[in-house]
Amino acid sequence: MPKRGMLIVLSGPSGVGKGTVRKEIFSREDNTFHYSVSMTTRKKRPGEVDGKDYFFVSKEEFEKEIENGGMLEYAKYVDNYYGTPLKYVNEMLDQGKDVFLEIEVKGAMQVREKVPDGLFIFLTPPDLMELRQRIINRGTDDLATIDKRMEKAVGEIEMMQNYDYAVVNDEVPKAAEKIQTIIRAERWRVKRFLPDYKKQLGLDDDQQ
Ligand SMILES: Nc1nc2c(ncn2[C@@H]2O[C@H](COP(=O)(O)OP(=O)(O)O)[C@@H](O)[C@H]2O)c(=O)[nH]1
Ligand SMILES: Nc1ncnc2c1ncn2[C@@H]1O[C@H](COP(=O)(O)OP(=O)(O)O)[C@@H](O)[C@H]1O
Repeated sequence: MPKRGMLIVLSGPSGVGKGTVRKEIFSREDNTFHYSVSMTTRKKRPGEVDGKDYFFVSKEEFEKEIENGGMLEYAKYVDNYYGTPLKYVNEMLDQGKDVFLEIEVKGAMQVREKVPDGLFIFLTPPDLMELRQRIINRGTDDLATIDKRMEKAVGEIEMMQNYDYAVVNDEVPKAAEKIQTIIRAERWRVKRFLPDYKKQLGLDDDQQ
């Protein structure tokens, strides 16, 4: 059986640039990660593709998935559900592939409970005014929603301490580079040290 893949979780406040940085990482030729497409009840934005950006479903369909135990994690965010379908993540990890999640902080903490050996990276804005400006520039929210997102952002940024790493999204290529470096370093660390620990603990590969 192949070694289980690594689960990488990129999180942070809405509007910080998670989607932008993730797309930058995935556009690079050397990308080997598998993106887990989330499920949501929010409306499709112009240009978004069902099954690529999100699986767009109704509230009833989403709640049925939750009931059936089909979600690795989920959260209600500004009146909509967002969640990670469990099946794809498990299948990829079992095949030894590295899976990349881009999710908000409540969901990330649920994943932390379930997959403690995942790699948790927090993307943070240079400052709050810049975050507000980015949400305004994106042009997808009215002023009331922007205020709701900003209120939430303060609490979300406090969650930074629960992550393995924090990366400032000042410039997109730089932030993408830092995240790739962290993942490479973590991979190397696990590859380099895990066999030693296993030997010391008298475990063979299959027992871990
Ligand atoms: N918990 C959780 N959050 C998600 C998931 N997919 C997306 N999100 C987050 O939900 C929030 C709102 O997403 P969205 O409406 O697409 O806005 P955007 O990501 O800010 O463009 C963002 O912080 C997303 O990262 C998911 O599967 N689970
Ligand atoms: N480093 C950056 N500098 C300036 N603008 C950025 C940067 N990263 C992202 N943005 C812009 O900020 C807005 C929010 O980015 P997005 O990726 O949708 O955030 P998130 O997925 O975290 O909600 C978008 O308009 C995006 O183009």
